[in-house]
Amino acid sequence: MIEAHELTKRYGDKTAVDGLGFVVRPGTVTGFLGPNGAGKSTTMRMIVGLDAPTSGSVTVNGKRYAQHSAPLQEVGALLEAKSIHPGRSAYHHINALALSHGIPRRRVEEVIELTGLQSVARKRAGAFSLGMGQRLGIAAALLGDPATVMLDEPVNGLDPEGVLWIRNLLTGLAAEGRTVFVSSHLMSEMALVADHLIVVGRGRLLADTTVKDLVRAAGGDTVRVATADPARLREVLAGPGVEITGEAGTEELQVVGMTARAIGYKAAEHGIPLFELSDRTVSLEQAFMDLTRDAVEYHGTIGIDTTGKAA
Ligand SMILES: Nc1ncnc2c1ncn2[C@@H]1O[C@H](COP(=O)(O)OP(=O)(O)OP(=O)(O)O)[C@@H](O)[C@H]1O
Repeated sequence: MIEAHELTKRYGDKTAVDGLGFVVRPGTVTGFLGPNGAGKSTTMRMIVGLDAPTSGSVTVNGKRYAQHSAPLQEVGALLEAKSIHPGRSAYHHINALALSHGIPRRRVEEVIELTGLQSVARKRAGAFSLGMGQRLGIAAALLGDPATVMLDEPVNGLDPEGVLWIRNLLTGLAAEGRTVFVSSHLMSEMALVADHLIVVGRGRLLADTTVKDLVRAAGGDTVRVATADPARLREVLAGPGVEITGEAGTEELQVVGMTARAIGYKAAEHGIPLFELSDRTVSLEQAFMDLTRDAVEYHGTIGIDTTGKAA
């Protein structure tokens, strides 16, 4: 479990993290999302004590990282900046970490196998591809068999097989009851792997929600329906929890609170012909862009609207 309370980090007059409060719970994968420069890496560095908060606090399993007597066994982290000696082999690197943290040698073999590095374990880490480097970082993170696993952009540089491997690894770690906190810019990947999301923008909390609720809030459960008699259709669909909108003079209505199937049945029951009946699907990417539009620090020169088209 990770708990942040009023967590703030300033670098000079730049506030990278601004009063963040959230809880990352065990047994699920929690995605950490935000535009570039939103403060994700800074937050993750503070979680593992690589940066000190200017104010506020963050704890892992109830204690600050530095207060744990065996921190590697509490939280395993893969952060962006890697500090692997390029001349060392993967095996040597993991083994040195294990030796300095009192972790048995058999665990070294285990994590090398778990991360699929057996065939390259004796090669120089400096010659590793980006994907192999990521696997090595993950092997180091899992070495202490930690209850909390935190990975910053783990799919970065991985090929499709590697992406699938990470997906299964993360869901597997969560199924074992671990706390899994993972940042990524790949929304489609997050939609597949994360149950819960913490979204930040300009260092502040924008959302602490489930993937489902975020998509729903962006209009993901709206059904579009077209008919020659929208006024009558409105009447027959009206009911508790049903919200119907539509511009005057058009044949189209947007319905929230009823499935397309239920609308179809209701219209048929009342003999109202429909021309169109479709779920409006909103991707996590669109929902994310809606949510963070005002918090994006670095805009490109071509605007992107939420349908993904250049504006
Ligand atoms: N050591 C530092 N000194 C000064 N400013 C910093 C430092 N580290 C981060 N920042 C600034 O703090 C802000 C948050 O940066 P951070 O790297 O935490 O964001 P991020 O969400 O991880 O971004 P990205 O998605 O691009 O990795 C940025 O504006 C960044 O320039």
